[in-house]
Amino acid sequence: MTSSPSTTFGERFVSAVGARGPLCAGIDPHAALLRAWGLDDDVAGLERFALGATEALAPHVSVLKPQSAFYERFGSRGIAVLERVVATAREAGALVLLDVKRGDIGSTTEAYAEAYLDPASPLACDAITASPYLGFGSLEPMVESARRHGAGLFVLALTSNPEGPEFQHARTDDGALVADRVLDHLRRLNADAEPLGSFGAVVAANLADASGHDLDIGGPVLAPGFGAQGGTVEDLRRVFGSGVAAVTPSSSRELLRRGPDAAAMRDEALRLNDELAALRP
Ligand SMILES: O=c1ccn([C@@H]2O[C@H](COP(=O)(O)O)[C@@H](O)[C@H]2O)c(=O)[nH]1
Repeated sequence: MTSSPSTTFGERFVSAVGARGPLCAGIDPHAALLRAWGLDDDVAGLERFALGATEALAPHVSVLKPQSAFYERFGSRGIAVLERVVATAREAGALVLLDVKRGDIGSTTEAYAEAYLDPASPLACDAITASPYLGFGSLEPMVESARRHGAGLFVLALTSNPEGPEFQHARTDDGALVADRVLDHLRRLNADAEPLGSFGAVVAANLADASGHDLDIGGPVLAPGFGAQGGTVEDLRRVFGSGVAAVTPSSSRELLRRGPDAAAMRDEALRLNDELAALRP
């Protein structure tokens, strides 16, 4: 028999953002950034980069978001570095949201849930990103696992890339936009959760037009597209309005290019959190 978790992801998210501010620091070891830091694009370079950035940023941000792809490209040794990033960030008090965008038929989704949300797994995180492309219901094993383990799930709704609207603005059989249907499912999952549910949406900070979307899902919102992709603090105000209190805007390249100077990365994260504080009621 498993015991219930002592806190939900939604509760931990609210308290972490309250203590440290809303910024989510992305740890994306791009080959070009490794070179800019004077490192080789190999596993040793990956390790220096990813752990250097994590040690500099994790003690100061509420959420740290490693992008799995940049670790996976080095095979099992890259995943070993990712495991260390996750452990280091959690020890420093940051919530770890692994950007891994998983989603498959239910029976396989169950294995993904075990891999990333079960605390017994070497890669267990506080939350992951998930893709609803196989139908929102196919994510049920992740939803169930998140509930059981006090973890979180962030489902792609309105993404920051220009190709997103082709599918996300398509209509379902009842005439709703696909993205709005995803938001409706999340709202249902978060119903009655206080102060915030654990089922989040991914909604771009640089969304061209937010009108017509109900972005209040009663859960957290990850807002990529802030920084290197052009999204600004003003865009966050425009897109999320008074709902911005539930939003964690994420920045990867814009922060990481300040490295390898740890103080420069830390100071930029603190400066952004100060700027973001002005948005909150
Ligand atoms: O809609 C989305 C969903 C996820 N991402 C991810 O966020 C970061 C963005 O990196 P920047 O360097 O801050 O642009 C990256 O890991 C993406 O995979 C996104 O950009 N948009």
